[in-house]
Amino acid sequence: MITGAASMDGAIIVVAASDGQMPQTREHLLLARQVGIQKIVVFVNKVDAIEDKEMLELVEMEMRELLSSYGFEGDETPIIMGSALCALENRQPEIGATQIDNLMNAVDEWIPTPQRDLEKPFLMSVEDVFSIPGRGTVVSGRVERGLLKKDTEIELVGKNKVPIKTKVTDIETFKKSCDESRAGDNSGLLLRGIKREEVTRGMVVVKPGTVTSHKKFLVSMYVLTKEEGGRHTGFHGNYRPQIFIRTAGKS
Ligand SMILES: Nc1nc2c(ncn2[C@@H]2O[C@H](COP(=O)(O)OP(=O)(O)OP(=O)(O)O)[C@@H](O)[C@H]2O)c(=O)[nH]1
Repeated sequence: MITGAASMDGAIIVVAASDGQMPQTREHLLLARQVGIQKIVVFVNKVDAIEDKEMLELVEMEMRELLSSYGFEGDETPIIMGSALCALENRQPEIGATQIDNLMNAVDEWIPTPQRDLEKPFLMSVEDVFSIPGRGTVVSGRVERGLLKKDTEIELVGKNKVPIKTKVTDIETFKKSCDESRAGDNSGLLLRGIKREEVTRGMVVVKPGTVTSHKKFLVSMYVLTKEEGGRHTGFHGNYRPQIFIRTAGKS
């Protein structure tokens, strides 16, 4: 869940009506807090498998308490009860399709539309790299900040010491070719004269001269406890942690 988390505006947390909260529910709430998510919507799934209404009330009550204990607005948070399976199989719409619609309405109402940072220099962390026959290499990802126009020079930073310079010759957002890509968009950028192998997930596409790569940096670390789904044992010498930075993952 951490991948790309730098650009998460809200979250839906799913718990099964049959199980209620699990250790990973706590872990995810903690992680959500850590990456700065303010608002969460809860979906209680598998309601079709529950006979006892009191069970649902219990799950709801426990979720509200848990949300509050992690600093979310437990009492106000929308909790939607439904069944993904019924929605998928087109039956019992009152707990199926209707509840999925209600879930999305709750997301629209409860999670505020974020202010996008359009003034800052463009930055998009590469999630995927494709090779499109006859066209070239496309990188896709979510734009973290700024605005990029078609036919603009950019740099790819992160793999080598020296950034790769190129030009974005086409922009596609939501399957449509556009003249620009802006903060919050999920875009594909066609890069001129770049081979697929030159780009890897985790690199960033930036306005030239605004970002440099570094080998050393200072971090503050929060280690999850065993109860939060973290390590059961201590750290030993030569421990090689896996680190995620935006879309980059390194061990
Ligand atoms: N009865 C019922 N079963 C469901 C519903 N939604 C999912 N399931 C079943 O639950 C099982 C797990 O579903 P997945 O989609 O793998 O859920 P998941 O969250 O990826 O599972 P984990 O990652 O293993 O926790 C599957 O057998 C689904 O058919 C539901 O609404 N009702």
